[in-house]
Amino acid sequence: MTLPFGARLRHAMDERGPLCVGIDPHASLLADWGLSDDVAGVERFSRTVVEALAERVAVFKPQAAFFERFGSRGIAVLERTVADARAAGTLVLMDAKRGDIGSTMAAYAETFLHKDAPLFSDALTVSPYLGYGSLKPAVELARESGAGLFVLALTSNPEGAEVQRAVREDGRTIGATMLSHLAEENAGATPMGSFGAVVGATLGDLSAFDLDINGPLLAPGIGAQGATAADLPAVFGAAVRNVVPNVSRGVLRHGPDLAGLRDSAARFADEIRTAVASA
Ligand SMILES: O=C(O)c1cc(=O)[nH]c(=O)n1[C@@H]1O[C@H](COP(=O)(O)O)[C@@H](O)[C@H]1O
Repeated sequence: MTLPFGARLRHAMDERGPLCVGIDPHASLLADWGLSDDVAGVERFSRTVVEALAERVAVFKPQAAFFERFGSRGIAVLERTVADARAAGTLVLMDAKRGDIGSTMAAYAETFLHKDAPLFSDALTVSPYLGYGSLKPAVELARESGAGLFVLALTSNPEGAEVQRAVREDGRTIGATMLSHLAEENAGATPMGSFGAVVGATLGDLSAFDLDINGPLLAPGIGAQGATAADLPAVFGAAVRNVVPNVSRGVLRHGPDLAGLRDSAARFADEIRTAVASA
């Protein structure tokens, strides 16, 4: 019986530190690495990241769009990337940001969260902006498969505020409402629940929000988007111990050299460890 995602993630964070490295084969990074902007380039790029960092980081987050742009052959590379990373013992958070009416959401859930699906991943990013309840099929299948979800709550981009900070009739913001749905989902789970929130590291003081959801907080925005590991305690307060900081370009720009990628990930991991310990 597979342990629930929250328990597996906590174990990985304790063993390896919480850093999540993105696998984001941007065309510009492929060029910087001397690779072609085609499916072969994406495959070499992804294999290199997995070879350099599997067994060192807790989580990989492949960004599906960079694979999907090459159609079925790109998706085949994504399947192999997920399989290679999981075989090496690294958790895979598929960043596909799915969200749709419930009946269609069920098909997205089958795609990424059904044990037998070719793209089965340990967790999936989802968008709740068709209403949190529309995610129910994904929540149910994740529970059945021992997988997790990361729900977009307060995203790292400045445009997110117009939706996420909008105030409802009951006085709560939309972002706070998503966090409270997740707290309900994770109630009673130990060591933590499997239903995480995405909360940008770029957002400054979030003390107005209750981040105590008994689940992981994926924090993108460190590196290329300007946030640093040292910002984490001020942004997340006491919840910093549940933060899974994501770095994509900040690490990836040090490839294709394996040692370059490893040194960069180790530097971010050290900075994160120091920041969390100081909180
Ligand atoms: O869900 C995400 O991963 C995500 C949410 C968010 O609010 N902001 C955000 O940047 N991301 C993703 O996190 C990664 C950040 O990449 P870098 O800016 O290169 O570190 C990209 O794959 C984004 O799609």
